[in-house]
Amino acid sequence: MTAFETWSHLGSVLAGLMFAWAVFKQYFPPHLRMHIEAYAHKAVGHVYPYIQITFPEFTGERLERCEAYSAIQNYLSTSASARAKRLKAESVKDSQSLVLSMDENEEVVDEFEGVKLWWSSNLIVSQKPTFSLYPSPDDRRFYRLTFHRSHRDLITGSYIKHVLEKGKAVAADNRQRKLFTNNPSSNWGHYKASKWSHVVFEHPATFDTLAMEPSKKRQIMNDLLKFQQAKEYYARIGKAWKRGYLLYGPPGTGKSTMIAAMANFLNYDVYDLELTTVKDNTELRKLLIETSAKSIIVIEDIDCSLDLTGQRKTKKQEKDEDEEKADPVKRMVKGGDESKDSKVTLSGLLNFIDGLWSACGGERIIVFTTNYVEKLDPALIRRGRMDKHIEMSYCCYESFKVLVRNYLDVESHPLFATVRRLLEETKMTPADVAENLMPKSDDEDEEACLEGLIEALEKAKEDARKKSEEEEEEKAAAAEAPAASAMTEKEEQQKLSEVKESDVR
Ligand SMILES: Nc1ncnc2c1ncn2[C@@H]1O[C@H](COP(=O)(O)OP(=O)(O)OP(=O)(O)O)[C@@H](O)[C@H]1O
Ligand SMILES: [Mg+2]
Repeated sequence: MTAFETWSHLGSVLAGLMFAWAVFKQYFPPHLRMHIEAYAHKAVGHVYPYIQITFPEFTGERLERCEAYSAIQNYLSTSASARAKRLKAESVKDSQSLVLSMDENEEVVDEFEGVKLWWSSNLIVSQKPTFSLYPSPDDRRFYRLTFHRSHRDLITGSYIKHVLEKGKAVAADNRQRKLFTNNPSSNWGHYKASKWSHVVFEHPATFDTLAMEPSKKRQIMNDLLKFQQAKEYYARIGKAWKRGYLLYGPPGTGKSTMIAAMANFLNYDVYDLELTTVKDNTELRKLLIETSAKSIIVIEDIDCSLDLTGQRKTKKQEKDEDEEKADPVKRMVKGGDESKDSKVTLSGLLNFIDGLWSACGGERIIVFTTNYVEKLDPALIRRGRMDKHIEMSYCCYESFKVLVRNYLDVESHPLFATVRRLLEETKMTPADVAENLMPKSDDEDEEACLEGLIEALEKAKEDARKKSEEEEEEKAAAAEAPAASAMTEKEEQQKLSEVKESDVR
């Protein structure tokens, strides 16, 4: 038996004695009770060289679940539970898989900087009679940490901090991610209504299944990783821990798919912000402040969501609008209450991106998507605000290879050379390539799918050729048109002068 085990037994005996004391102390007069308790504490302190800290599951008057207990449970679910013989599987709220923790009255040893310590999981069963088959809500669970008193500073200083941090990290890894969408503000006032509603985020897209040029993909992944690990860096340079991405490209090139892949890669929640239901800048601010850290805030089709293309308002414009707001006549002249101030403005969005985030915690990524990058105001997309501009483009051969692996599980095929040539000659979005690669019936094999794609590519090439021919013809016709109208003008002038001459005669 080790020294700790001997002491542990002694500890159990002491615990028994204390329990007996708790039951019988009422039979002692109060002053005698105080003396006995003080003396017993001193005696135990002298003899027993170990310190114990308990972490109850519920604390406070309202018996809220203690954060430290959950963190310890998660911490022990990784390292210590591997050594425990009896485990308990629980489904914890917001957790995507079962949490395995050590069962009640189980004990495990942990080690920190060469120091040994002991964790035990305890349950005090309620003495109240219960008629239910379920455990009584009065049962009390707690973890107890025991260590030698010579390590007091190390354990209370660094070890507990380490356990809580690691436990929280495990919870973050294991948490069920969510996709949030904003509720219209007309619903915000309702009882228990929140600004965002959510569903579980289970999009299957990953960077593995995302079709794009491999070097570009690696660059984006490195950028994301660097951002995720740069907490200290951002703190040092005094910048809010956020990063903006602008994804642009034609429809069906994988912008939304990329956002899902980013969220899966970083293990972040996604806030899909629908700007058209946000009335004004104040509402926008309230919504954004309620987003949590470790999240991607997405504004899709930024060019269509609102009129965000205008320049920032000048002071005079702002003053005019304020006056208009105050004066009902001016407002009517301007076109009723449908005036601009009931909308989110570009400057409202920019101000938030620039400033407020610094105050409400970090680790947020904001992604804007658009089909028409050229329509956006340069102020919105300048570097520093949107840190990275990513062009999602038509399908290249490398992208095709990812898609064909995803859809048909094929790495190479003689028809690949034809597909390669056609992809270089014509433009087709990854969405269209994917659609053509999908087997239409059970008896359609990989060769038939590839042939189908080749046919579609040839048709797209032919269509593009016809279209460009038509455009050329239109251009030529437009160039001829002014010449023709110029002729008629000349003729008219001539006629006019002939008429004038005849008048003179
Ligand atoms: N790069 C890609 N990699 C893998 N799949 C893709 C890619 N691009 C498109 N797809 C497929 O096409 C479908 C549509 O793509 P997605 O919605 O991501 O396009 P988008 O660029 O967001 O289009 P839009 O501009 O219309 O929003 C996706 O469900 C996905 O299956
Ligand atoms: Mg999209």
